[in-house]
Amino acid sequence: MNTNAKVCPVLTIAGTDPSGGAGIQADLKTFQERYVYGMSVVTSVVAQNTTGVTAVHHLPVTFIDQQLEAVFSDIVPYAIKTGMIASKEMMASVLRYLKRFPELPFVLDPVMVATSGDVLMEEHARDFLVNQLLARATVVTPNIKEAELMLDQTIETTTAMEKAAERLVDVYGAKAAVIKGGHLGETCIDVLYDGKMMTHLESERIDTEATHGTGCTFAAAITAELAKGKTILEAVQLAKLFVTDAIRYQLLLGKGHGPTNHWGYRLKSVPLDVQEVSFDGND
Ligand SMILES: Nc1ncnc2c1ncn2[C@@H]1O[C@H](COP(=O)(O)OP(=O)(O)O)[C@@H](O)[C@H]1O
Ligand SMILES: Cc1ncc(COP(=O)(O)O)c(N)n1
Repeated sequence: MNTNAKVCPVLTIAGTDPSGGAGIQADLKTFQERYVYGMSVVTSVVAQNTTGVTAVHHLPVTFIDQQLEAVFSDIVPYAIKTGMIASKEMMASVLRYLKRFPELPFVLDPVMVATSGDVLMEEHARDFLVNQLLARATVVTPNIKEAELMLDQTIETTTAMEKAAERLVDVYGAKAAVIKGGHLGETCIDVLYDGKMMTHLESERIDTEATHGTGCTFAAAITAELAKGKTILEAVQLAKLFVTDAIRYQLLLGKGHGPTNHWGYRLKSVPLDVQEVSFDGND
């Protein structure tokens, strides 16, 4: 038996969620499910759960730098994802590493507001993200609200999503942009633009309140697939299937917006009665 399997190391740089549904915790669970080796640099420690955020502790930029150095001096990741980065100073520190490794695929999830409505990024950081980080992004993954804030425009239709994706690529320099339609329309259509081609990724809208961490899970799955060498289109398609199953096989945990189920896709092959038994314990 070969015990020396080659594995892709992948890094997330983000905030935490002690209740396990979003942020670093969602990213690491996703990496594990996508068979890559997960590493994490924490930017902010967040006291939050499915009902919302109660406190945030931002780590000093020098300490974020030290964590980045600890990772990069030992295990250089094959792809990087960023989630919650609250301030301009933190972003500048991350950008220094992204510039040192210009070939690494970089998935920029521009986390600004949690599903609960809590603000996770200082306003002055938004300009830095748009004018500095975007140009280095392999894929940027805003939801509609985040795209509206980044581009200072309203987005109410799929056509407007397409125009916004084009601006993020053609004007601000991202290699590709996916605008997530989780909060718009009867079906969930995400719009991907890679500078040449516009692709719609459509899934049924699952009737659920359990959407805490959907964005983190989606972006982490894209990162894992890019690390394995998939094209942007393939990575986004696989991530869309993965997150749809994570939402479909919800876990019924918590008093607010419940978490997604990172092993949901595995339950597809499990008979429904067995799935119901495994869900019973959560009531
Ligand atoms: N109720 C839902 N049913 C099916 N897919 C959903 C649902 N809500 C969100 N999604 C999908 O989950 C992914 C994350 O989208 P979204 O929830 O908009 O991100 P965010 O967490 O950043 O707000 C997208 O692929 C979106 O289409
Ligand atoms: C640390 C952290 N990062 C990101 C999110 C957004 O998650 P979502 O919008 O998918 O609920 C969050 N709630 N916490």
